Amino acid sequence: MAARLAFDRVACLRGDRLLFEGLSFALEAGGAALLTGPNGAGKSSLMRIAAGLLPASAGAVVREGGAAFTGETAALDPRLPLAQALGFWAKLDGASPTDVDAALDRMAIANLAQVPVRLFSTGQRKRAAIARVIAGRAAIWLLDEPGNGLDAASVDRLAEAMAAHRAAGGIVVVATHQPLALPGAVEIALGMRA
Ligand SMILES: Nc1ncnc2c1ncn2[C@@H]1O[C@H](COP(=O)(O)OP(=O)(O)OP(=O)(O)O)[C@@H](O)[C@H]1O
Repeated sequence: MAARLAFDRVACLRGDRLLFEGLSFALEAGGAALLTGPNGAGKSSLMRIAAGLLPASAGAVVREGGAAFTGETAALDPRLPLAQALGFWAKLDGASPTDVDAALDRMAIANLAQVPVRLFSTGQRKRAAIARVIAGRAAIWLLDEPGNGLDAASVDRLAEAMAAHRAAGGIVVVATHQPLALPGAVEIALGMRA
């Protein structure tokens, strides 16, 4: 899997607030970054820039390989059974039904395949959003608070999925307030600016 994500002196201005500036890092295949900082420091904004969803206010971003971003609004159709909701994205992402099945197994939600997403608990919804990223086969995973609402077994599954993705040459960027196993990750600590 060819993957690279590099920020070169990137700045992020939202409204009239400068969230960060001069931010540089480079992740190669198998690399990971752990993004920390208080609420509002700009973690989600940084991931949006990394995904190409928000332009950097200054600096340059190099992204090689597709990116998958899970934010708070993981857009799985709530009316559809999980397998169908994931299948919709799989088609767009160029993934196969086998990829979807493997992702359901990875997050241990294969038993929910025929259950409409609107009936899911918070943690099940989160696991489904992670399964969507896994199934999509993007090289760069941008995970915003992926551990939120997950039970201990699901946190372990997430850690295994991230490790397997990196072992296959993928890149993982995680924003989190909770400890998550991400060995050898670059730490990017964003602070609050006046
Ligand atoms: N569209 C927007 N226009 C202007 N300001 C915005 C916009 N979206 C977010 N912001 C502001 O940018 C700041 C950073 O938000 P962001 O979501 O990146 O923070 P975060 O570090 O991910 O926070 P949290 O830990 O709460 O998830 C916040 O002050 C937020 O209000």
